Amino acid sequence: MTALLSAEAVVRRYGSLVAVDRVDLRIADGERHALIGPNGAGKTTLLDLIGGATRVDGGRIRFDGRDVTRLGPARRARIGIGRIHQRPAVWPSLTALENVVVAGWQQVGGFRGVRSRARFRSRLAEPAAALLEQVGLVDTASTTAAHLSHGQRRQLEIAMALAGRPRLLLLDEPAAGLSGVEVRRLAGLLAELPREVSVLLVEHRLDLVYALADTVTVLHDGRLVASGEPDEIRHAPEVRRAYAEAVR
Ligand SMILES: Nc1ncnc2c1ncn2[C@@H]1O[C@H](COP(=O)(O)OP(=O)(O)OP(=O)(O)O)[C@@H](O)[C@H]1O
Repeated sequence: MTALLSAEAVVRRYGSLVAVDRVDLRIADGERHALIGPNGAGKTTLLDLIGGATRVDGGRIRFDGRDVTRLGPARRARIGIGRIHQRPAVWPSLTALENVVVAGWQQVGGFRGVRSRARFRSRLAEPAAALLEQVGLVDTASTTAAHLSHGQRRQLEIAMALAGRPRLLLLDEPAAGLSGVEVRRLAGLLAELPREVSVLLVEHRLDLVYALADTVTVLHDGRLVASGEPDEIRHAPEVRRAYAEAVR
């Protein structure tokens, strides 16, 4: 099967440190793929390389049959790579609905796409309201993002990413800083995402990872140490070793 995304032998160095060391990663259409590993393993760096926030020092990245290695993050977002950050990136002074409208703006062709009020409603405002409903924020549509809780901002950021109609959603520690109830809400929301959207999830909460992922890839010191189905990974000795070494 052809992969939606393939990273081939990608490398990223910071001085003498090799943060990502010849890592291969393939994500199929509709797949939920999790990236785990101890602190400093290179997970966020690999996500940045795939999203285009950071350039590779070696290797190649293909998305949907196209070489995107040299494209910047905005171009990659336009062709379908969406991103959720460790700290929710929302406009604090805009309402939840306005945040999603702005996030969907480019996908409908900007000014040309929404010249009349009716078109603004049908192409931007109504889909944005539907996305807020999908992420469980319908009651806070007119609340400014600054007044949302951290968990609600996380939900909002997911709605904003979906407004860009991604084929691949990169999620960087979405459960970080959430309460138990919020983590359960997030897990439900991610489980309900349509399969037209593939997911690459970086997450320390292994319960969330094992509940969602079809495939788990483990990084340690920038290198890929294992990749497979959750059950294989859970019991793989090299994975236990990587975590044990990291806490020493
Ligand atoms: N901009 C940077 N400049 C220098 N070193 C960096 C930079 N970004 C990351 N690193 C280093 O690269 C390595 C990998 O970092 P990265 O953030 O990708 O790890 P991680 O697996 O996401 O860790 P965590 O789970 O703690 O978020 C670390 O040693 C980190 O200090």
